[in-house]
Amino acid sequence: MSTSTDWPSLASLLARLPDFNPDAVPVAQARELLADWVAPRVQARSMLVQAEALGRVLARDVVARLDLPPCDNAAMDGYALRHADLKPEGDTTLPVAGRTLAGDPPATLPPGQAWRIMTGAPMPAGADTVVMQEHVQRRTNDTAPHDTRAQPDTGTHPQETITLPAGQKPGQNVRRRGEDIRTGQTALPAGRILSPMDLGVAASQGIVDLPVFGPLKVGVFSTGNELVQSGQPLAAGQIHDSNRPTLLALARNRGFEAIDLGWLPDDPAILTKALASSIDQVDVLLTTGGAAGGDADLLWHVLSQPMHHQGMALPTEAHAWKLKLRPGRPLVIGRIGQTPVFGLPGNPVAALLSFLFVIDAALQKMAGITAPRPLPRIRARAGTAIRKRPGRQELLRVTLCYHESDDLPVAMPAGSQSSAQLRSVAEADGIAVLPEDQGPVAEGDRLDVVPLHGLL
Ligand SMILES: Nc1nc2c(c(=O)[nH]1)N[C@H]1C(S)=C(S)[C@@H](COP(=O)(O)OP(=O)(O)OC[C@H]3O[C@@H](n4cnc5c(N)ncnc54)[C@H](O)[C@@H]3O)O[C@H]1N2
Ligand code: MOO
Repeated sequence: MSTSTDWPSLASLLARLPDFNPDAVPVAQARELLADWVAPRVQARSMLVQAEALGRVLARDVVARLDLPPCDNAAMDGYALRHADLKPEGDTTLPVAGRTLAGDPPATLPPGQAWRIMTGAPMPAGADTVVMQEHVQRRTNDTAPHDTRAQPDTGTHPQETITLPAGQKPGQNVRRRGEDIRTGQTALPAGRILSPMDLGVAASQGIVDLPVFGPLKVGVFSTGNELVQSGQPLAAGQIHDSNRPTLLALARNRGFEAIDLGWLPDDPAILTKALASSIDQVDVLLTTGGAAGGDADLLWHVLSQPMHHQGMALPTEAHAWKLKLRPGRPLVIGRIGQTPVFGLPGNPVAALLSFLFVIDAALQKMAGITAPRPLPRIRARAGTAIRKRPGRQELLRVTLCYHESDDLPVAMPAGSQSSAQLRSVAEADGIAVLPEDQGPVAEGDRLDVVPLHGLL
């Protein structure tokens, strides 16, 4: 948890935007404002061996301590030679003076000769070019030329000669020292989510331990008198709480530490006490429900009042926004002390999509990620006409069909688009993003789709 006290209020950020309208916030503006507002909250607290660092955020630059490759070496199995020894026209025949395998120390090439060399083996001193074995004719002890691909190499080369045609390029098939990574260069910049490729880069530098940030602690509350934990029986008017498990799984899936803070009734005193006392355990608080301003929607009111915890006054801040987004219109943003609070809408699809499309960039920044990854997008064609009015961004659940005859996958709306119905998201392949200024979509129009598989 941060101990910083200089974190600005969201109100101070908004004060710089005279045209900001909390009742009609464009999605991109909401996402950027929230990401601007929050500060990184994680500390570099562990050195992890590579295998455990996958998916964690790199806390410091990894600076190369080795040139890669460490020496000039062959990119192909064949023969190393001096390009200057080749005739400009016609064939050149050169005796083969020796052989270097990958892992051998570098040899020295005598003038006017060639050197058998394998991929990855260090270039002999004096050689500057490698000719692939497929492009030479080999002769041993005056026997007929043989096909080098067909015959295993015995390692001894009595009076071996090679003949090769003109037209070889100087320096061909040679990997230069440091051409991949140079000593002193930033091999991996801080603030990235470590991928399998990054772990390979670190390993290639001989690095075992990587400095990573501790995971962002994301606490999740659900609110609403109607909710019952799954596993418990339902009374009339009650439903099972599906948002908390969904959001906890989403947070975990994004690499955060998901902290289940349980359920809260629509009771201001209980909400206040629970929210205030939770901030010791988390870096950021998510709640669902009570964001839209109905009679039992208390979150904004609760966050507008000063709070106390363990005898300490905690400054609070509360904003209620309506986004130009469907689903996902209402959003409460607040803070308790130094902890940001994101009050996501209660409708299950709205809660899920608000997480992904609105607050994810802010969470990534808090987690120490310097260049938040945008959601992946693919192009598709609308498989049917879609009703849409300009004025708000719509997120449409779609299935994708791939037909050989089509240049792009075809997107069809997947079942109900109601923000209360989670099952159609579970069935969807992706979320089509219909931009704010978009009008009706005609069949065959291009659509941007965020694929869900692999993301969730
Ligand atoms: N007069 C208005 N009514 C509504 C508006 C509005 O702007 N003016 N916005 C609508 C939109 S859009 C949404 S989204 C919802 C969001 O409302 P709240 O965030 O206040 O959420 P609740 O009212 O508490 O619940 C809405 C809905 O979701 C169900 N729910 C809540 N929590 C859970 C949970 N953990 N698991 C499963 N389902 C949950 C709840 O039972 C309600 O059915 O407001 C619209 N109304
Ligand atoms: O935004 Mo509400 O998000 O439609 O369901």
